Amino acid sequence: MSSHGAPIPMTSRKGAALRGEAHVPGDKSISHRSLILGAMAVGETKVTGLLEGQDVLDTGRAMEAFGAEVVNHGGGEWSVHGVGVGGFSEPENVIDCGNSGTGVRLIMGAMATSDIAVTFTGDASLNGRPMGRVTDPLALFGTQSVGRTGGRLPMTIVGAKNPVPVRYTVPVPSAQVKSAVLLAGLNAPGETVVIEKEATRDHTERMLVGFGAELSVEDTDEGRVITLVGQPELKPQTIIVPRDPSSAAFPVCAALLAEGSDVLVPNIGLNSTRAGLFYTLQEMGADLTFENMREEGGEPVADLRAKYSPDMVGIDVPPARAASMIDEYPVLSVVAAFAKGQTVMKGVKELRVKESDRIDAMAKGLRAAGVEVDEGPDWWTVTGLGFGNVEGGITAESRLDHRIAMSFLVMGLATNKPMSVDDGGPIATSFPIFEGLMADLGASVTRSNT
Ligand SMILES: O=C(O)C1=C[C@@H](OP(=O)(O)O)[C@@H](O)[C@H](O)C1
Ligand SMILES: C=C(OP(=O)(O)O)C(=O)O
Repeated sequence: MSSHGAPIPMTSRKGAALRGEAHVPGDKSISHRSLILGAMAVGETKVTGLLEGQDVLDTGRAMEAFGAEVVNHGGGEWSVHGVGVGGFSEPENVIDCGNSGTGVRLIMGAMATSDIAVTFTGDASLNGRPMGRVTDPLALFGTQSVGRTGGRLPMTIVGAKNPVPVRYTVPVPSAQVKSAVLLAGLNAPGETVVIEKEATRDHTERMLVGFGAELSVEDTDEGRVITLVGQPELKPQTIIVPRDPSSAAFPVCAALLAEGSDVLVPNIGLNSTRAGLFYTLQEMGADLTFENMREEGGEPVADLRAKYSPDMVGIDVPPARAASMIDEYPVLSVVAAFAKGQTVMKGVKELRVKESDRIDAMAKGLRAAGVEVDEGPDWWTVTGLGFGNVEGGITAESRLDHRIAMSFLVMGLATNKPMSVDDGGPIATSFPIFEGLMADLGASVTRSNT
């Protein structure tokens, strides 16, 4: 089932070479944070290039329920009139975060140190995902929570009346958990310290500094130690959201796989905490180049040029790189199916608790399409068959997971027989223009009944 309405079966097939420019939408992680931090600042934050995907729209609606004013001015221009740290009012109704783990976990953190009680829910996918990873550290601030068995949504969070600052080492590599603790620390007096053993995406840290918070980061033997001074007055910002490398992954991989392709994907952020896929593809022998490398808003940015790459080989993906490409493993597994030899992906147990169990979802579809996949709790391998040798011709389950749906649709551009997914609806959570963008490049990705 689609998260919003009837399922949308979709099919892709081999056809013309992909050509042209792919202007992918704004970064999902930065878009959520723009709205949440905008709501916690005093005054008006302006956002250009916001991702208008369902996940982010749900976060915007939630911020309104807490008392912020969120206005869509059209053309990707948004503004948020914030209520200040500690200024959230209690929503009158349940907060529905739809399909979004980032949305619900960051918002739980943002409200956890205010004297309000909030009930959160989501779709069937989100309601199956673990929330204990966030409510455990929030309890240290004095926050209470009651959810379903196993720490699942729906869940009510009772914010701490007299929060105390915390020192917390994040037990799993998760930017969502790190961010929830930092956002909770905003309304606790004194210093909140978060330690991560493996670096994860650092947008919250960068943006908190941009909004005027006192935050420092130190690399130590313990890991990355982030120290935040609580109860700042956050100052409204003007934010230009860079284009999302996780969305860029789909047209990039499509171009590598579809014969004769040459696609430019402009203005993609290459922050080292996000760019792991592109380096991995280069190591596999992809004809992928970074053009016009520059700095924008303190971040490295480049135009990615991807060309058909029929001679890619399987590699061992360094586990240390996992956090910087965690959302890209599904589409990497598709590329691996066409490479020669085995691709080994280790240290990736987080893939099992995303919108779906992504190892299981990809393994089932790839095997049905004729590709050998082996797996364990935190690793999987794909044995590539080489170009022209991947059969396809199946309908894969999307499992309410946008990245699974898009990965199988990219795969169908190079399999011998078309590939279908039972529901392309979830694609709208992160990449609402996917279908049109792929069509503009010349790819045959269509709704199955059209
Ligand atoms: O903080 C974020 O914006 C995100 C963090 C990652 O999740 P985890 O923190 O669960 O690894 C990632 O998968 C998600 O798409 C976005
Ligand atoms: C894991 C993802 O998102 P979230 O955790 O926000 O649902 C994703 O976009 O791939």
